[in-house]
Amino acid sequence: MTEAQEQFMREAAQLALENVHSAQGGPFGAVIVRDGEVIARGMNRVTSTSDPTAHAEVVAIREAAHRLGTFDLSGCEIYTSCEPCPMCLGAIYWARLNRVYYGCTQADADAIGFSDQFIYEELARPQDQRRLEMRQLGREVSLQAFEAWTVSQSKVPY
Ligand SMILES: Nc1ccnc(=O)[nH]1
Repeated sequence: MTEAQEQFMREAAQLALENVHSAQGGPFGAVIVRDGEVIARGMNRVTSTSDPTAHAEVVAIREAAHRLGTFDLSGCEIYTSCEPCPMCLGAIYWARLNRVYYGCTQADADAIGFSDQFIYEELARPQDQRRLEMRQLGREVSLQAFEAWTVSQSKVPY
């Protein structure tokens, strides 16, 4: 770890701590860095914005993408105070961030009641053995959008 990397992680951890003190959401903070510069910050805002997806990492990704005016964050790295949950990890892949640095682990989060680990365990099970019931229906009608996309001349691929 370089001094700069440690500083970015300290900043993510500080955001997490501040968030607890200001009672704006859960104890999670994240910063997104490009070329050695912080371009976005995020704190968990789930409770204060009534948004179950407002995890620190997602908040930071939205801010970074908005600031850079692109959905493609390749060339950026995220420092997060806790190992990302599956939703955030998915968002990190979709955003094409180059690297993740994390402070606390999934197990640390689990120990204080944040059930990321449970979701990871669910994902590792076959679909029919998960707690969340999923049923397929309406494939034909849903495929119409895929067919339209395939031939679209005006789409923006990503
Ligand atoms: N890693 C995280 C877990 C839960 N909430 C967050 O904002 N971040």
